Amino acid sequence: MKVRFRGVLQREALLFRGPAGWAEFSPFTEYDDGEAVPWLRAAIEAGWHGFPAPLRAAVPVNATVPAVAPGDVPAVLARYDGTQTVKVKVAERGQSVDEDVARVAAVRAVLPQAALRVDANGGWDVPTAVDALGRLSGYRLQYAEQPVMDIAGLRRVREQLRRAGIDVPVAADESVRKESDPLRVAREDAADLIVVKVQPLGGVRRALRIVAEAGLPAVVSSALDSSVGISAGVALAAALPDLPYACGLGTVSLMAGDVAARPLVPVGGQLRVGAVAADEELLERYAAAGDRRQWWLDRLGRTYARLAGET
Ligand SMILES: O=C(O)CCC(=O)C1=CC=C[C@@H](O)[C@@H]1C(=O)O
Ligand SMILES: [Mg+2]
Repeated sequence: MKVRFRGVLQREALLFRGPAGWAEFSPFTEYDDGEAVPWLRAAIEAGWHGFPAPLRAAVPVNATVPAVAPGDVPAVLARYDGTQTVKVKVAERGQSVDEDVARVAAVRAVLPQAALRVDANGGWDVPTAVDALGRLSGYRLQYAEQPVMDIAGLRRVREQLRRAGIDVPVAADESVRKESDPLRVAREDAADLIVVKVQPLGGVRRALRIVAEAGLPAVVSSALDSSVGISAGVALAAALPDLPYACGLGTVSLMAGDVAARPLVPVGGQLRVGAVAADEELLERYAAAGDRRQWWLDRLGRTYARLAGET
């Protein structure tokens, strides 16, 4: 990574080449085998079944600004070509709401017309979320992603914002991808929209079904994948009947290296739809050391055994 994101500076992934194309299996290293199962389903879909037919040839994406100091915001934004939507990370552990406000203000100063959204990754409690979003709403927010961690809390934040006349829609991310029932948030009327990610939801087809059943607008986002995994996110965005929001799929721009000769970074604020192949030379350059390679192969074997037991 060029900047710390989710607390990490290094991203590891296992790549396969299947009969239908390249596939990525990259559950975060702290996830247990059970949580990795849908990520493996997604890789099997990509490598062995391919994706549903696209409805569009390119998809709009947002720039992503990690929890950096306001002075570093222009340099992060400079990595994105033609950005009209920006997602700003807030509520980082050890930081204050003042720091969030300063970061969002810095983005607004560079891009007065852009659509701005924030992502708290569940880092606030309900009163802090309502207070912070009240202050941030002055910068015109498109929505706030996962302001608090649990579904009941999301519902309360939504109600309290409405009662206070603060016009910031609430999006659910962790409450979709980390819940055993991804539809609960929609059933409980706890969010205005949902964030969907291909790997944690078990593949493009499964994510399409979840969006259809939730009956809420959806934002497609990345799991900090390499260009191979991002191409699956693009396939989902390309196959959704409605795509009302720019996708959080511009994260290869945060990486210092990638496995594709033509990395899937946005051009003119858009990503092209289509297959991505890993490049032999880049695979060699970024190959994991022997013990990490074995760790991933062991993890793959255990996760596959879990998956086979479930089906
Ligand atoms: O949505 C984006 O703009 C980028 C992707 C992104 O923010 C994330 C990718 C991977 C893991 C998550 O913690 C994080 C998110 O919370 O959405
Ligand atoms: Mg999120």
